[in-house]
Amino acid sequence: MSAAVKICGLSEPESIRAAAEAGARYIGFVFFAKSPRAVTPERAAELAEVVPVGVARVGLFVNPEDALLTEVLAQVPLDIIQLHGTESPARVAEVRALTGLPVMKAVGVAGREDLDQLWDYGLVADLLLVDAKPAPDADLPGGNGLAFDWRLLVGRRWLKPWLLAGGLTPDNVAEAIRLTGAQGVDVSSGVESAPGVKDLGKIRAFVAAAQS
Ligand SMILES: O=C(O)c1ccccc1N[C@@H]1O[C@H](COP(=O)(O)O)[C@@H](O)[C@H]1O
Repeated sequence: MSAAVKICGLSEPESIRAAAEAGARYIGFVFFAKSPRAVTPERAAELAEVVPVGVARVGLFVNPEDALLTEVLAQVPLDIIQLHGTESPARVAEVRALTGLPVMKAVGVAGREDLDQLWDYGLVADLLLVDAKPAPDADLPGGNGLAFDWRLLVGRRWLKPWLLAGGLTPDNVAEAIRLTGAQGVDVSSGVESAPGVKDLGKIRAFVAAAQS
């Protein structure tokens, strides 16, 4: 079975259409003000209408307060909540209960010692996202185009389905899937021409390579 693809940080209808037509299974909207890919709830509500049935609308949040989740969900029909901050397993369970939606929890990996928490999060999250751990002084906790040593994941299994992220591009995604056995992949900066500017050709090439 080919890997499920998530294209994250979409802010234009054209890039949503290109991703969906190419075969992406998840479309990500970023609700984190510091990101160059951030969208307002109003804009996300417009964009959500462009997403075809069968493609999941994922809302990306970083350590969100309940009020932000409630505000966004009052306007945007999301299917999945992505938590990309330092949310604890208990907070993941709270967000699930508050929103009534499946939660995908991102975990940053730099070394073997980071992998154990994926077991803990697998007990409470619906999906896991294995991303590169950002540098301590990074402005963003993800979306940095930073990869990690994929060999760390060889032979690893967790309790929930998982996606691989971090520095993936049309050129390296097939090898990343082959090496890790990832069930899905998530990309943001690897399909851009500049931070926050999606490149339709790169989106199509990424999905094709991931599914090859
Ligand atoms: O994309 C962002 O701007 C972003 C901001 C804050 C947290 C996560 C973010 N993106 C996620 O980061 C990973 C990897 O991105 P990249 O392909 O290395 O650029 C991916 O899961 C995005 O969903």
